[in-house]
Amino acid sequence: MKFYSLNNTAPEVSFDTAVVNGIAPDKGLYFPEEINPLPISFFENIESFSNEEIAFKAIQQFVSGIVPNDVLKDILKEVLDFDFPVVEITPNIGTLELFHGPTMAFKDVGARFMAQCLGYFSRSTKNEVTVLVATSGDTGGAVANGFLGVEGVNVVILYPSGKVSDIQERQLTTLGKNITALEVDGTFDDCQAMVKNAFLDKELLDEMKLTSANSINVARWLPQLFYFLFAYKQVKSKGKEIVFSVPSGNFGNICAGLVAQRLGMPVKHFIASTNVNDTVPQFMLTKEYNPKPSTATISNAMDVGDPSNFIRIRHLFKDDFEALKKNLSSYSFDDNNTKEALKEIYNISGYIADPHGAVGYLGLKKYQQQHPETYGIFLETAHPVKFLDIVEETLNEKLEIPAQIQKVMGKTKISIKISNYEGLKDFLLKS
Ligand SMILES: Cc1ncc(COP(=O)(O)O)c(C=O)c1O
Ligand SMILES: N[C@@H](CCOP(=O)(O)O)C(=O)O
Repeated sequence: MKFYSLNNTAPEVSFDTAVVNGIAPDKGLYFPEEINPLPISFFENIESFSNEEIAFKAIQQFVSGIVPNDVLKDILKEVLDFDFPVVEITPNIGTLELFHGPTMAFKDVGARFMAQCLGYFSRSTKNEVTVLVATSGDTGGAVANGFLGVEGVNVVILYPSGKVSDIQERQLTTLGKNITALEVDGTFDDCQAMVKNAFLDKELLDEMKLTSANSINVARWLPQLFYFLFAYKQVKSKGKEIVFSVPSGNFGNICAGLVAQRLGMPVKHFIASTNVNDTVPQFMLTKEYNPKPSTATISNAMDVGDPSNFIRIRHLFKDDFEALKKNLSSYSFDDNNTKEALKEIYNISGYIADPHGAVGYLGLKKYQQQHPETYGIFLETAHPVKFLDIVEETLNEKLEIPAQIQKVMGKTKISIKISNYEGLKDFLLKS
């Protein structure tokens, strides 16, 4: 399959080139030329397939001609070696836990898939590549873990100083080897803008091959569609119309969910739940897209003022606002709402959510006030322990620290401080 640039002025490319480029030379995001629906029988019989089989059927068309089927199967086996359970909260609400991977956030699948693909491509080219990644908290840790020790790949992570949780910071600053963390005096949006600028900087591009491991990269973005299929498999037998509420920041995850819907998965509606960084909820009210500087919140991984993937969502609906509205609602909640939701979820079910999942729960409840007949799933995108202070203080409960997190607790942070794009460029040219 070919991928084209959403800015429409760059050549179409194959999957491997789209992955190695990260974004197109005209700064557009890559998009698949087709999304071919899977057979109806696949969805009717989805319970009979393993997660690896589901993922293979879903992603094969996008990588065909580039990643042979046997290699793809091996990659998926490695990537999907943990569970994705839907846990019941109330009779018409479940939560899809996406935090059972090595860094305990939903980024692990995409990061590992992309790392494996790059590893496979570099076996034949032997070229070194520098992976740039901007993180508001979780992508950095997942990419660091997924790419650690991958030959021929150097990873440079940009994160906003003082705006990620202690555990998130340890996950992305303590691994060493081929991973470097740059601590940016700014917001996540500043980090993301620097990464995008680097792709246009001829001086840099003459010196090195750069790619991105954010969800702008198709190999990071597309595998996220698996989650929605895994959830569908588990709740289909309830016989109700299904809605997903997705805690959203850069909007890659929800966009992948919408691709799963295009593949034919029966879903009534998607809810993009955000914190006070409400660029998309405002767009859904006003039809005006006005990005703004991000505000720090307790659901920090969603502190994004200019979500990269919203353009892909608009493109999926051919920029038809009414068609988009039929499939997507978007609501914003503040930190007080989020803390109240953490308590409410705990009181009704004993379940300890994280602040991002709590925002997802709020969006779902708001939607279900008008649609009580639906079965709603909110995504638990990270383990609550990653936001230890907030969750323990809000619920007055002590959390157990899982083994994955204990591993980084005693390690020393190593980061390089930078304050602007020149700092990034200097670092890249000298390293
Ligand atoms: C825990 C958590 N929840 C939600 C999000 C938002 O996901 P997306 O950027 O795909 O909208 C992120 C970061 O991306 C995250 O780390
Ligand atoms: N919330 C993310 C922000 C970047 O999102 P991505 O999916 O585009 O990598 C984070 O945790 O870093």
